[in-house]
Amino acid sequence: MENNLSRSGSRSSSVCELEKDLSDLEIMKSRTNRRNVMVRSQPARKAKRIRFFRNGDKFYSGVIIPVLPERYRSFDSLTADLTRVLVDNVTLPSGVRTIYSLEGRKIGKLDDLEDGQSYVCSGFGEPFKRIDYKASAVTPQSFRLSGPESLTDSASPSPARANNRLSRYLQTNGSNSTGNETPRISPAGDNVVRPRIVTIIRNGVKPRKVCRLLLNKRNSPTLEHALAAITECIKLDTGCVRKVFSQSGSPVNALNQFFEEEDVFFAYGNERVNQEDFELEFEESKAVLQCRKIKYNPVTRNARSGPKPRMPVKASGAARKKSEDGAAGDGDGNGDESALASLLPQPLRLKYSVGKIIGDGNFAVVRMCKDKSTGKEYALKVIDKAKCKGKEHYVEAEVRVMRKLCHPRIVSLIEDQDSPEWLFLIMELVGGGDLFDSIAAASKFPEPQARLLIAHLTSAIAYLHSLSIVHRDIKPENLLVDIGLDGSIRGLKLADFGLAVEVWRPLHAVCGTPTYVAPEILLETGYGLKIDVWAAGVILYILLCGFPPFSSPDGDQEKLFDAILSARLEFPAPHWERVSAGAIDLIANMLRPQPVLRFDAEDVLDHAWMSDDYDETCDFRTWYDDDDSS
Ligand SMILES: Nc1ncnc2c1ncn2[C@@H]1O[C@H](COP(=O)(O)OP(=O)(O)OP(=O)(O)O)[C@@H](O)[C@H]1O
Repeated sequence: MENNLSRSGSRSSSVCELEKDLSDLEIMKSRTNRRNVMVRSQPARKAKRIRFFRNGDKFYSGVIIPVLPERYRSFDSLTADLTRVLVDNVTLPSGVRTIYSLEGRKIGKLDDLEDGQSYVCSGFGEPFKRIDYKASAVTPQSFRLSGPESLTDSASPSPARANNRLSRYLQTNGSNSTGNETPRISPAGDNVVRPRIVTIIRNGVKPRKVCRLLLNKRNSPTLEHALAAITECIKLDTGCVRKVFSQSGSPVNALNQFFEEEDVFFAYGNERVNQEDFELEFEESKAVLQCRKIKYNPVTRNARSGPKPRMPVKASGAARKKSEDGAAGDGDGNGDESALASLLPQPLRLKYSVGKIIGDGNFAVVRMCKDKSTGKEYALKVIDKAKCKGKEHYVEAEVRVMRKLCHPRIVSLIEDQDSPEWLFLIMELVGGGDLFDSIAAASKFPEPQARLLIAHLTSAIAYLHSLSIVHRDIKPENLLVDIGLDGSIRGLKLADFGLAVEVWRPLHAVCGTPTYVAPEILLETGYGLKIDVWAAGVILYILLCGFPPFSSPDGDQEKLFDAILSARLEFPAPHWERVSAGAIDLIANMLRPQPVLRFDAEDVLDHAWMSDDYDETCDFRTWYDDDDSS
């Protein structure tokens, strides 16, 4: 047994050989010690890389999907996944019902699929159509922009074409090229640069990071600048971006190549370029498609018919109603402070005088209070323990989390005390009400104002996430605003940590507020920190147009959840006509359905639109002109 172990560890065996060694080992172990077998981890199995075509579609170059038993436990789960990816690209109304080999043999189980082979997906009741599917896989991409298929083609590159170009590159540069040779710098011709969003795939382990980047005259006056912008966008582990290839395999050595037909690029540091790099994995294809969908779908002027969606209704102050017969608050927001003061634990009663109600939620009433010795005002949150029955752990977590936090964009906890019935939190007072009311008053915000608010919110989220804390209830009602003397919003602070927890492993509790809930929470597949970025993306969308990205016309929650899960992000005219491409790009990256591809808080802060000198007036018009022509 030891021999087996050292053998497989010391030689450079293929994955198959290693698997065999390990399965031999497993059998031997299972004979001697069942418990050991239970705890031994499974050997990593290699994915079968399979290309799937659409039955009878000679223009669709197919999609490559890595098929792993861990990913697909049944044949049906594979067809369901294929349906999801294919319906975006080809006409397939009934979804994938049957899979055939290229010769027309029906495939009935996952084991029948062979690594490196191609198969054909057909819909309900469709007979197999015998055409030269592989010819479509090597069709040059020049027909790309002619219709919906264009999405497909760019998501699944033409490997043959890429390989030819790449071979030429490798012959010229040597296959062991370190890539240190920086591409020739060509100055921008006067008309070369126009605002354009490109998709950048960062070289690395698949599935690779897929980013979108807005190139314009500001960040890309020369090829050198464009490479610097790409470096900044993708954060290459190995330093600067030194080589960029288009999806068809052409090395990018002139600035104009970023502004021509192709808009998907692969970025490298000093690493070697391999032909397989130009094949996209399933997740990567989906991400690229998502980028394109966002680019092409949303910004048509008449994208959505019907009435403008409305903002959700603010959660009613349940606590306020309770206050009519309790001491925590009262119906008109004033009075009965003395009744509450008598409930305060003595140390608080001696130190603070209690004032009027300034807010309420489902579990608490919040009042003004004043430090008697300094005259400084604070917010006193009175949590009704009776309302938290069965959820005491949330209340404990709220206090525990708040005690840890110290950030200028997070409401700070000054002190806390509890009694058998109530929990009292003395907090920093933020005097301008909450963002929900500001949105209701303003309807929507100019971009610089939205940028400031999102910068404050995201820096609070980035701080929380650096401590592995997820807030889980980011929404306008929980963002308290600072109002200047002229009535303008000067900034915001994140409040209400009632659902916040530390994340050490994927969370599964379904919680939050429907309009802001991320798809992975609804899918119940486990979620983490990125749900806060999703919620912030929803808020940014609302700030810029006055209504949420996902809603249900009749207020039906199931339909709202369906809309969130469908991930169809739209930026309908006329509401989005005058919003910059950069803002749209940022929202699209914050609202990516796949958490792994979604921006994290730091990515948001690093986005070009977030910079103070971002000029939103320079790019929105061209963006629309682009889209109209496509
Ligand atoms: N520090 C503060 N300064 C000023 N106003 C505050 C402060 N904290 C809370 N508020 C106001 O009180 C309201 C309710 O507070 P909070 O959201 O913390 O209560 P909750 O019962 O925990 O809410 P939820 O129902 O969302 O759980 C807020 O929407 C806000 O208007």
